[in-house]
Parts: sequence; structure tokens; C-alpha cells
Amino acid sequence: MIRKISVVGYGAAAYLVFVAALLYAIGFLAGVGVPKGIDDGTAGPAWRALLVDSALLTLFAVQHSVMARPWFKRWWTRFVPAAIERSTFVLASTAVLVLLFWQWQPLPATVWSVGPAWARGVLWAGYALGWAILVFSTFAVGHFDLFGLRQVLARARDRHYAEPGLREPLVYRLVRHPLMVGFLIAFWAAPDLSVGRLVFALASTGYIMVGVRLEERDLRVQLGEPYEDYLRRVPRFVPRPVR
Ligand SMILES: C[S@@+](CC[C@H](N)C(=O)[O-])C[C@H]1O[C@@H](n2cnc3c(N)ncnc32)[C@H](O)[C@@H]1O
Repeated sequence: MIRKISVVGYGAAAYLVFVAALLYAIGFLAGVGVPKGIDDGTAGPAWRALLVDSALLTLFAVQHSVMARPWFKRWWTRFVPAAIERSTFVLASTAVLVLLFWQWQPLPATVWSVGPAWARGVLWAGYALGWAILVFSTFAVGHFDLFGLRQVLARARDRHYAEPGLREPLVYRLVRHPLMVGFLIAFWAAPDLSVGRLVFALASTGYIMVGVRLEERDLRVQLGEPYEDYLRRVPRFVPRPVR
């Protein structure tokens, strides 16, 4: 009983800290409502900031790519109980994000600053829309599986947890990676773009381009012909025009 409570508690704690980190990310990029935004802090030499920021972004990409691969999951579930594997992934992602928010070095020089109030309004709306698409897509593809909650609850009920098969709800019928589309919109819809935010947006966009290909390669193996068919029917990022 104590073991089951600990498993559920661990899963719930991992989920809650991740949600907190995601909320912080929204404020961090926008530079509002958080103690330290992406352009805050004392600007040191640009070369040092570039080095530190690139290292932080690389750490996130490596953690996310390696820990999400099936071969890594097979290996480390020999040490970590399968029920908390996803929650531990979520917790590790949060730890890297916190490190990034904390250690990010500002590069505050302006790349662009949009003048007209209406255009700024459109970009702020785009920023909000990007995050909304992202959150909506997590629920479409399986919010509770994605963040490890279904896995810990299955363990608490002595039920077998089976990974969900191919899903094509709502937005996943329009594009294969709506969640990443949400990120891309949020990263680029900036009324004011500093060099630091440009570095963040460029590196994240590059990583998304690589990350989705790794995910698709795994899903081809995992889901077989139905996924091959899905790849043929549904575009990666940009919906096909309605005919
Ligand atoms: C963070 S989500 C991102 C999903 C997708 N790349 C996107 O941008 O919307 C990653 C998880 O979604 C799962 N996934 C992606 N597409 C899926 C689909 N069509 N049906 C079921 N699971 C999917 C992957 O197996 C992976 O565990």
C-alpha cells in the first residue's frame, strides 16, 4: 500500500513541477510575470553568453532525445520501475528546464521591435495561441499518458499499462506534430526579439526538426503499417488546404 501511494505521489509531484516549469517558460520567453526573463540579468561578454546558452540548449536536446528512445527505456527500466519511467523522464526534463531558466545568460541586443500597437497585439495573440495549441494537443494525444499519470495510476490499481496505439484525434488529423507547431508559433511570435531569444528560437526550431524525425522513426517501428499510412496521409507541420 505504501509503495502504491509513493508511486502515485511521485507521479503527481513530477507532473505538478513540470506544469510549474511550463508556466514559468511562458513568462520566461515573454519576459513578464517571472523573476527572471530571457533578457534579464547582467549582460557579460557575448561569447560567454553564447557558450553557456548553447550548452544549456544542447543539454535539453540530449536529455530529451536520449531518454525518449525505446532502447534507452528498455535499458533503464532494468533499474527504474516501469510505472515511474515516464514520470522520471518528466522530472528530468523539468530539472534541465529549471537549470536553463536559472543559468541562462542574457543577450539583450534588439533584433526587432515591432512598433504599431495593432501588430504587437497580433504577435501577442500569436504567442498565446501557440501555447494554447500546445496544451490542447497534449489532451488530444493523451495528456495523462504523456506526463506519466496513467502509468502510475495503473500501477496503483494493479492494472497492466499498455502504451496507446496510433491516435488521430482532431488536430492530429490536420498535422502529425501539432504540439511542435504550438511551440514554433510561441517561439517566433515575438513583438520584441532580442539576440538571446533569437538564439533560443533558432536552436529550438533546429531541435524540433531533428526531434520529430527521431520520433517518427520510432513510431514507424512501434506502430507499423497504420503509421506508414498516417505518414502518407497527414503532413508534418503545415495542414493541406481544404479542397
Ligand atoms: C511530446 S509528444 C509530441 C507528439 C507530436 N510530435 C506533436 O508534436 O504533436 C511525444 C509522444 O507522442 C506520441 N505520439 C506522437 N504522435 C502520435 C500519434 N499520432 N498517436 C499516438 N501517439 C503519438 C509519441 O510516441 C511520443 O510518446
